[in-house]
Amino acid sequence: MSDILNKILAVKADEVAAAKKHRSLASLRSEVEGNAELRAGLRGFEASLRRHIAAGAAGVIAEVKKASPSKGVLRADFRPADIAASYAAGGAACLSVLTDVQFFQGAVEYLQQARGACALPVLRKDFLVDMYQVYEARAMGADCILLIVSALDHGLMAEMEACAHELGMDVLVEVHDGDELTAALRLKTNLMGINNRNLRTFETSLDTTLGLLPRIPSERLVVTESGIMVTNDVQRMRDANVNAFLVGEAFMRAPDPGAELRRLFN
Ligand SMILES: O=P(O)(O)OC[C@@H](O)[C@@H](O)c1c[nH]c2ccccc12
Repeated sequence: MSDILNKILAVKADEVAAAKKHRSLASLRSEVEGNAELRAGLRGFEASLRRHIAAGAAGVIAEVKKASPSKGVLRADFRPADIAASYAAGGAACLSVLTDVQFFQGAVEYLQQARGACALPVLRKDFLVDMYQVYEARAMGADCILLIVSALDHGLMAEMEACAHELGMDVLVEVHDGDELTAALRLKTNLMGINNRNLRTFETSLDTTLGLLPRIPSERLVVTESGIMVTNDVQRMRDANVNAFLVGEAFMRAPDPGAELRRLFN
């Protein structure tokens, strides 16, 4: 019970309870559902990934992440708008922005600053445990949400997916092992994230992606997540026909994140 994921999930439950006191679900929901401008501004997350891949490029989801619980601060000089503009210039298909404050030093404002600085679709990267956070994601401008199978029971996960889709967002479902993949394949989304990092132990191995790959039908789009550090990692994945990537640390540690993206994915 003392692993990091469980700690994070306990904090998330408290955060959601506090947010609901500040603003009711009904109020948040009516703001999101009644806002035609917000709806019209959706950027199409999966579509952008598929466009890049169809053109022969990698579909790179470039992450804006100041720190992580396993590595500490990754980037001291952290300016989300500049990072986002650099990623766009470097050929990213999409952005992922951490909004978790306590463990990743993220913020809702960072997502808004990053999204405002470019035309790329944006994933709200956080630990979603309640329907409330799906509406929150849309209210802050997210084009896609992350659903982590190990954090959710199936009924709630399916409801959150349906809600996101109704609001026009895409859903990236994240798995780390075979049982989680079985659950993820029962969802409708095409975006199948395989996290190479175990969120309980932080052990990271690209073999996680290669091991689960044969079980994923071809209409689903596999996103390999975490631990992509060098060109050989990219090559290993592309040789296995994995063309979508979620990368944070390698870019965050580089002086110019977008230039590093271009270098890594040439
Ligand atoms: O920094 P990396 O090793 O390139 O990893 C990026 C991303 O995959 C990682 O931040 C991540 C994957 N799934 C998550 C869930 C929550 C928080 C973070 C993550």
